[in-house]
Amino acid sequence: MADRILSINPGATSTKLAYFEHDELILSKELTYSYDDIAKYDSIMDQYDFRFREITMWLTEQNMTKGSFDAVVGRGGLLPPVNAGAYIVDDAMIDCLKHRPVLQHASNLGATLAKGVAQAFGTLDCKAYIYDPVTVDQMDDVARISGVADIERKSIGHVLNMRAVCMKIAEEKLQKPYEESNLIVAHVGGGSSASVHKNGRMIDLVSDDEGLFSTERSGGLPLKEVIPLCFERTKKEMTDLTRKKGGLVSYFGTNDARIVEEKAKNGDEKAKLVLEAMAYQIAKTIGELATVLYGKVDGIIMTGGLAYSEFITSLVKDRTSFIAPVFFVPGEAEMVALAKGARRVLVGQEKAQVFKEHDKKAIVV
Ligand SMILES: Nc1ncnc2c1ncn2[C@@H]1O[C@H](COP(=O)(O)OP(=O)(O)O)[C@@H](O)[C@H]1O
Ligand SMILES: CCCC(=O)OP(=O)(O)O
Repeated sequence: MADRILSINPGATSTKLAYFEHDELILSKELTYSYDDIAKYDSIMDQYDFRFREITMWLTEQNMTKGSFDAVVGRGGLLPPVNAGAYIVDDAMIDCLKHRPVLQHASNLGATLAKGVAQAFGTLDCKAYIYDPVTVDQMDDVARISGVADIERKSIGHVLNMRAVCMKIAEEKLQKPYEESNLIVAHVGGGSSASVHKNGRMIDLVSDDEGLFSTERSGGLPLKEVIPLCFERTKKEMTDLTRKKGGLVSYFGTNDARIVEEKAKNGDEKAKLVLEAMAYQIAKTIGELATVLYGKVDGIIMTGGLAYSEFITSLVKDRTSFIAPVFFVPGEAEMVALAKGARRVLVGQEKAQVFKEHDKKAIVV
């Protein structure tokens, strides 16, 4: 069975590549870009040629040629609400990501890059896929109600990693299928989101502007303070403030939690307080999501870069272990999750879906 798969994960300042044969990681690379490399492009999609060129150069250096891949899979971006699992990349999807993304985000390039690489380096049958995109929506209807009739809560978060780590912990630690497990997972890195998984469905999700803050995102903010600011600043300034200059960046001018932790260790009281607040907000969000499951929780998981931090993880555990066992999966399992998803399609365990743009109202930021 031919299953040579390339996973592509475009991030804000990097593109991660990983090449798998039969689920085994053979090669990986993180192509990193400077602020200046990226800053000259008006939109994420304008970065396509630059990123594609860099990917092509690296693949060529690795002796990859036309016919090297049986499938190429990218991190799925900000499409309107979609199902979990695999989607085949087609023109309708690319058109939507180019012209009508729900949000500007590097992951919007995943589908287009996967298609370009599949054409240049794939076999004749090689298809491009995305898997578990950022906007997978399995939310219960009750969770969609925001409190304002014109505003609907949306399922937008780190779905690829959250679903992958839930499956991993269910199988490896709880010894039961994901489809029979009740789990809460918080992803905290550059961005943050948290979700609740009931018997294999992600029935509620706290997005990166609703609850916990992260290294760069503000999380939820008091509206009484935010509304006046919106009249003093532009839409772009407000978006940057909450999405790029929020969280640790706002307090310390760095998105590197290790630097802040070092400050705290050296006696900086403000650094200690803000890190404590970060753990407090992660725990509070987990507590909130426990109510969705009426407290019947099999496991709590924290993942993302902040799950490497002893300081944060011990505080989160102290506040949440009364609910259920707490597990930490530092970093992310996205590259493997992408490849496994594409492989399931190649071996016929899963059928790739076709994206259909429907008339649900998208929030465009
Ligand atoms: N050992 C560690 N201790 C504390 N923080 C860490 C550690 N390793 C990584 N981090 C933090 O994780 C954050 C990056 O998280 P990550 O999930 O990789 O973000 P993203 O993928 O969104 O860029 C950075 O702030 C980094 O400082
Ligand atoms: C927009 C939700 C996905 C997300 O925040 O990803 P990053 O943390 O990688 O920016």
